[in-house]
Amino acid sequence: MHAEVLVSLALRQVDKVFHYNVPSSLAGKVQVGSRVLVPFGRRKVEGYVVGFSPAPNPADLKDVAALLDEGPLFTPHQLALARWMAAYYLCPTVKALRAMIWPLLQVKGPKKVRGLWPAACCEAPDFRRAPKSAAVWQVIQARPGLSRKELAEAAGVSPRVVDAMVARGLLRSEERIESRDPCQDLPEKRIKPPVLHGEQIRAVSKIIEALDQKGGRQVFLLHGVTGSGKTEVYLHAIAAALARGKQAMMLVPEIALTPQMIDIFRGRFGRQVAVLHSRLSDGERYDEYQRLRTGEAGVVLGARSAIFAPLEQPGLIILDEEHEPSYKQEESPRYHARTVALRLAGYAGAVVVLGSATPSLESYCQAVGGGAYHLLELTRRVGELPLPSVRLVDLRRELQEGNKGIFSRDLQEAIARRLSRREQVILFLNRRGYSTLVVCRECGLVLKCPHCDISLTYHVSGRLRCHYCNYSVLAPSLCPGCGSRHVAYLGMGTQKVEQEIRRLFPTARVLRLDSDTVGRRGAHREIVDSFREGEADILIGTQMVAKGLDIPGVTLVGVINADISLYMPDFRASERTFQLLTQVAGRSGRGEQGGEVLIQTYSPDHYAVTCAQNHDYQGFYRREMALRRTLGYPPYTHLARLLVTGRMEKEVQEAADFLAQAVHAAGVPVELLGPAPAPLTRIKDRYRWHLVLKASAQGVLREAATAALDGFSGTGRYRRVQVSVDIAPQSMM
Ligand SMILES: Nc1ncnc2c1ncn2[C@@H]1O[C@H](COP(=O)(O)OP(=O)(O)OP(=O)(O)O)[C@@H](O)[C@H]1O
Ligand SMILES: [Zn+2]
Ligand SMILES: [Zn+2]
Repeated sequence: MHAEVLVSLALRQVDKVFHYNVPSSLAGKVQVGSRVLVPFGRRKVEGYVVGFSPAPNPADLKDVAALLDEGPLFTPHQLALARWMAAYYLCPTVKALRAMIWPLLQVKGPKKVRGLWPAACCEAPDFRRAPKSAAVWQVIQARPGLSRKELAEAAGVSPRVVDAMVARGLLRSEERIESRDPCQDLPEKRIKPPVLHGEQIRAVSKIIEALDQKGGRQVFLLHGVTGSGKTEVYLHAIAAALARGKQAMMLVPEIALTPQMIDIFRGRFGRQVAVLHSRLSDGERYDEYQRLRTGEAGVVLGARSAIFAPLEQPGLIILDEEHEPSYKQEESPRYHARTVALRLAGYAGAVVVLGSATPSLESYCQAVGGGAYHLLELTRRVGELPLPSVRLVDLRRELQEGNKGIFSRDLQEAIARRLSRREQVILFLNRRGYSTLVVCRECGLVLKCPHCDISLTYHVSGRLRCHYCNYSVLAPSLCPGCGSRHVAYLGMGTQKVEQEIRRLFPTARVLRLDSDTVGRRGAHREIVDSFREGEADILIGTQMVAKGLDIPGVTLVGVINADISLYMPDFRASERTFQLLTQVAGRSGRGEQGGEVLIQTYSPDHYAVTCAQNHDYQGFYRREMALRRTLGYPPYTHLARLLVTGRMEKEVQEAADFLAQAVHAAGVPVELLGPAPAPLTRIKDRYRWHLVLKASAQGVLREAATAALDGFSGTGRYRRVQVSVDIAPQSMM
């Protein structure tokens, strides 16, 4: 038998298995999942062993040059998943595979430290004359495995006392793997679960029933209004899975993976939880992977890429806020964690729970009208609390009546009332910075990023910043175009809201939560904890305040401008707006005093706004589905997007035209939109054009896209242009 190897060159042309001989020195050590070094052409490259089979012409085979790790790096489920991803998302298999195992590749090996153990003496040594040694002895009995330093510290003695005991043979020293526990600094308080309410019990028991059934995958959509206690349903389901010897995955959007969320999980499951998030160091992530691989941890809590965590026996996969766009990875491999989760559950025969107060249309339509998912509903808030009442404020009227400020009179009054009653307020604006448009009043010049076709945002630091590439420059006092002094700062961000609030309510205590204030590790936790403890009256923020916050003192949520997301050039703009408004409104009235929401908008008649006002998910669903059907958009059709980028606009346009012709030539039933410049026409000095393919079946779409890509790599004409393919795109920008 010969080893089948995928070489780690992320090129479509070499995305197939190559056979290699396993030399006798490596026989038995090279297994499926091994990372090896193999000769390829004139060099040696890394590769992954994916199977064994007899090669067609064994005489020409080369030897595997080296084995790079002790054990295998991926499981059979992961390999199957990578192969499926390659076929589905049209990416090289190794790229998918590396997305799964990269945490294992970052670190050379586990960091080892010397740990100390009590020597196996036949009787307890006599320490009556040596109180220091006695202290050390007592500590090491209780906590074997401590390092020399840790032990000395814990016993309150000099490390030399420990050395002396090692020399006398009372302690023995051995190597152990040092574990970098990312949660070390967090308190691990065990929290007792509350008694479930009726709708929660029904949901949990349905999930448990499915866990107990043998056989294939089952999918639940948990549609629960904000504050209905979905998290508690997840926690009970996970406990049930663990009790049945199964492992569980809990995915949340990165933005919701807050210290508070981690506390809840650690409070319930302790060391059984492995946490994966983007702020971990490589070493910490490696350690969490190891704890999952060895089975020490049975639950993984993480963002999008945690779907690739190495579980032997995934029995339950949960996606909270399943509608969140951040589940889609916007670089290759451009996968959607929900799609991958459904596939993985198919291999593993696992139960999937998709949860949201505002499910995606894609998921909801599978859960109603004979679809493949089971619908579970939580229709009421915990403790019979009512949903908050929502008022719309028409900003057009406000302007007519002479108010040019950020805050309508209604919103100002509502804030003042909360302050006088010592209740709390959340203000939401989905834009950070101070002003989002800097423009010359004389010549009309808009200050843009020199690398992107994006207007620069002014920050209170006095700098202009590009929110796409992070370019920054000192704000000029004169217009760089005409030298005029009349440079206007228009469009507002959270910093301006903060400044205005401080001006209008000088005694209010104000906090701001956006990516500019949470840069430092631990800052997010401090801000939210401080607000929760009542140390501030008003919390201003972007999306970060819209998700998951459960703060009973909040009785008013103000949306500064609902229209920002409504008129984006994207067919999901209404859906996104409805979701955002519903989610942020849901932060109000989670305590005894009830709550209110004020939404400021120039479009008070738009159904995305009125349905959010009326907590009317079904109404929104019907309106939006009718529209999607008419326009032929998902979930009624399938989309793929080919994005063409390069430094020369002409080349980019020509390449896009070439791709369009290749799609036509493929002769399959797809509709082609474009080629056209993408809404973001230039980012980081690269021009961007796109083509959108639409079809009634996923397979046809891939066929057309493959034909176009093959044609493109065949010509060799546009070497400086890059094409990327996005199957089921979430962003059309
Ligand atoms: N059965 C219960 N009894 C008492 N309190 C509960 C119960 N279930 C949940 N809770 C509490 O109710 C609050 C709201 O629950 P949770 O945050 O899970 O709601 P949610 O459905 O996830 O809402 P959202 O979608 O707005 O995030 C939490 O403080 C939670 O601890
Ligand atoms: Zn000017
Ligand atoms: Zn830029």
